[in-house]
Amino acid sequence: MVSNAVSTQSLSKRYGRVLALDGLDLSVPRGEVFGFLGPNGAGKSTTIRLLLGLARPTSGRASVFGDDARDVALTHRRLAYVPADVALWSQLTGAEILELLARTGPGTDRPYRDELVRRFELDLSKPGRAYSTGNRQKVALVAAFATRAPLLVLDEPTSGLDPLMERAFRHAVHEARDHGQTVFLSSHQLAEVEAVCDRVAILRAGRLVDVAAVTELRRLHRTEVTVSFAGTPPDLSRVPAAEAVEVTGPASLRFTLTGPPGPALEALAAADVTSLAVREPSLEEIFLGYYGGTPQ
Ligand SMILES: Nc1ncnc2c1ncn2[C@@H]1O[C@H](COP(=O)(O)OP(=O)(O)OP(=O)(O)O)[C@@H](O)[C@H]1O
Repeated sequence: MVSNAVSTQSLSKRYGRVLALDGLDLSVPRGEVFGFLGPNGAGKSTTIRLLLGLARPTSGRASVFGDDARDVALTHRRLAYVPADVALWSQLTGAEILELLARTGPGTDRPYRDELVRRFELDLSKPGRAYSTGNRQKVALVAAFATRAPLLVLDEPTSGLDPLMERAFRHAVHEARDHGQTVFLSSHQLAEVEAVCDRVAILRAGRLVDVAAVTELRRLHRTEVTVSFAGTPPDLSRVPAAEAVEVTGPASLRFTLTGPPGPALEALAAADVTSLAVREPSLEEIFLGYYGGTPQ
């Protein structure tokens, strides 16, 4: 059995003079919830189009469960896809659309679909044209999750959802993982990636910047430490891992810590520390560190 749900080898895609994707090497093992992050134009949608066989690589290869992504008749038996902009048949009602998708996709688990319709508070009696952006997205998500397909490819799936529905989405992703499904999730929503993903790839200008577990990404980055003390301030001058030491009050200071905390803790232990707060950076701060701008 092939162990990777998704893999790419030196995958590149050129549109005229634009190199949208430049030698991407990725492996997503079965059962993983994999986040795909990057600013606008980084190449996320291009990667997804190549995985779905909607575009052909300029060079390199993309595979789904070991099969070439270009062999769509084969690969689409085992995947379900939610595009960033969901288009629905305007004359059909939500119920008819779900039925149509169930008959043309890789199969559907009807009781689970009914459960998802309830959780996503979807009114199935409306015609497709009457659905808002968020509701169209919900129809597509319900249809995709209900397939129980081994691979779910979700392109910015919650951009139109309100916070309550984001919770329903996270719940469904956790269930998919418990079910052994693989989820490939492109997102701009860092909190969402942080909440559901095992690993994250960060893409910039068509190139992979980093792939790491969410916890590992944090560890590689700075931790912010805030200390309150009585009497003499702790001496951090001989602790190279403690940087940007900043006095924040008559009896408090703050610094950032990289690497193992041992030497900093020793320095703190030598002082009369009255309180200590350690804050890990959010994925958003890490993301900003990579891009030096606003996450999009
Ligand atoms: N059909 C196309 N023709 C020409 N250029 C394209 C085409 N599709 C994508 N590109 C270019 O390829 C690059 C990557 O685009 P892509 O849509 O993959 O980025 P993205 O990471 O999905 O961005 P976003 O977050 O905005 O959706 C961009 O420079 C884009 O302009």
